[in-house]
Amino acid sequence: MSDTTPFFENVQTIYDDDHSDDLLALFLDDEMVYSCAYFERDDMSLGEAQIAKLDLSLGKCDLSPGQTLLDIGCGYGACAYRAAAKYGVNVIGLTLSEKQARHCREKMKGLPPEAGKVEIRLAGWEEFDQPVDRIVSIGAFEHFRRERFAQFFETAHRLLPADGRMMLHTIVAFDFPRLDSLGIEVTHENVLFGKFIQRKVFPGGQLFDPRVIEDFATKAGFRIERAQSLQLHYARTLETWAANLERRHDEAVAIKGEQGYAFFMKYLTGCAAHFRSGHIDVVQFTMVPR
Ligand SMILES: C[S@@+](CC[C@H](N)C(=O)[O-])C[C@H]1O[C@@H](n2cnc3c(N)ncnc32)[C@H](O)[C@@H]1O
Repeated sequence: MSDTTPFFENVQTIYDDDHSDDLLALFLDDEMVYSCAYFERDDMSLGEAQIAKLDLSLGKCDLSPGQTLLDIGCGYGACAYRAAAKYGVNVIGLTLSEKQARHCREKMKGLPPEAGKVEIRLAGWEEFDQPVDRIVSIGAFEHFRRERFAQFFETAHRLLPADGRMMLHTIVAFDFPRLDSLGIEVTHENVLFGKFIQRKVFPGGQLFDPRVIEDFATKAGFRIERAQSLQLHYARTLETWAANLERRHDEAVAIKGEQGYAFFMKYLTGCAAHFRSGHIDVVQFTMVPR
């Protein structure tokens, strides 16, 4: 095995366990978008806010019909579908989850004939090497790991043309000096909760200060055109997910047991609180080759 084999096992633990997608379906929107929504208007439903997030993200990619868009970490396919159906681009979606890949391929059968083509690959960015016009990646970078950041940004830079662009959406955690300057205290509970998320909820996941991400991207030849924080949008997304799950308590218990339900509620409500308190943030970086 090469040392850049994608971390299939970590990701499949999250998405390919028995009934993991059944549980996610209880609290996510109908399109199963598993990342921060964008409540562009206050009265938006979760589903509307997820579509608004997809349009916010795809809008930053400056797409033209016929272009090829690489969606790194395509999840259950909502972004790839929308990009092909609304923006007329051809999409290659990458996921490390077998269930997600199957779900996506089924979903794409519903694309209208005039839409762009969508190809879903059970593969990581580490294995991908063909030119594309644009890259979008939403909520996947958290899985990539720091030892591969240089290679990730170099790969993205190499795949894109000189006038290409990448929209990278990821959760970030501020470093201690930054938290200090923001007047945000770090308690023992905050640290324990971070460990719980990293070890139990998203094994192998890592969060970094935005400056770390910008440094790696810049060194690989990108210019950061814009960095947009969606911090309170993620707090509201997580609170909505928690409320949805609470409403479907009995079904959740039937799937994962009372302990499994409590585990998910701890994760969702705890993360919401950490976005509200400012300990963590979620940022959309729009990057262009220099
Ligand atoms: C939290 S989900 C987000 C999915 C989707 N973008 C969304 O917003 O709903 C993370 C996704 O990243 C993918 N992923 C993680 N590591 C990856 C890698 N090295 N290459 C490609 N995809 C990866 C997972 O398979 C999963 O589809």
